[in-house]
Amino acid sequence: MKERLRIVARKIISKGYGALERLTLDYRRRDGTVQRLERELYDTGDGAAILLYDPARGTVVLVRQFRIPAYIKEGRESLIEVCAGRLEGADPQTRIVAEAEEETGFRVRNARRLFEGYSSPGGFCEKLTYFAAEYASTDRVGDGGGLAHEGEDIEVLELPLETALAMILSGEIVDSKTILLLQYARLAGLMEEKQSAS
Ligand SMILES: Nc1nc2c(ncn2[C@@H]2O[C@H](COP(=O)(O)OP(=O)(O)O[C@H]3O[C@H](CO)[C@@H](O)[C@H](O)[C@@H]3O)[C@@H](O)[C@H]2O)c(=O)[nH]1
Ligand SMILES: [Mg+2]
Repeated sequence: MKERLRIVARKIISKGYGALERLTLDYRRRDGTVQRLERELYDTGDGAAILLYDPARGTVVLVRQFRIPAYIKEGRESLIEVCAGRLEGADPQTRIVAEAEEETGFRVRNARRLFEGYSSPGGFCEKLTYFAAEYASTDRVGDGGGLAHEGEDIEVLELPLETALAMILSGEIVDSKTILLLQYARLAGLMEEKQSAS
């Protein structure tokens, strides 16, 4: 076998909100031997996430909502996250601006694309595009909260970045995309932009 990977069979074993597929593949190992593998793949589409931050006040906007895996696994009644959503066919920039207003009530003017990342590449297809945007309290045009008819019931939180970072260490924030963006904010010095520019 010359190629690294040959798909032998693909079978959709469940199709609902997402699609669960079982693949049979021949994989050429680095030593040249070919190994037959079975792999499952869950696809719910790609998504986008955004950190809203206010350098003037040192705050970030986060959302709190019910997430079934965290409830089933640990009894957590809610997770604290950055605003995020599934693309549903739209481009990441357009979708995240709409999502930010739906979930947080803040109108986003300049969403900066930062990078992309696979959420959990062992078996999940999802790739997220990450964004950051400055906001000010005057950018609030609604209450947010998400779409009730989709079952969303989202509480909007505004916290100092320092408090949010401490909540990672205390275990109150356990969502990976949120940890990643909060740490990015610290590493990139997002809160220092205004002060050093003036
Ligand atoms: N019918 C149905 N609806 C669902 C299901 N799972 C979620 N939903 C509803 O669909 C909504 C989709 O809302 P979005 O804001 O578009 O997505 P999200 O759930 O916030 O997802 C974001 O965060 C996820 C967790 O990190 C990411 O996986 C996802 O890509 C995205 O970034 C959810 O809030 C929920 O109400 C399901 O299995 N069935
Ligand atoms: Mg969402």
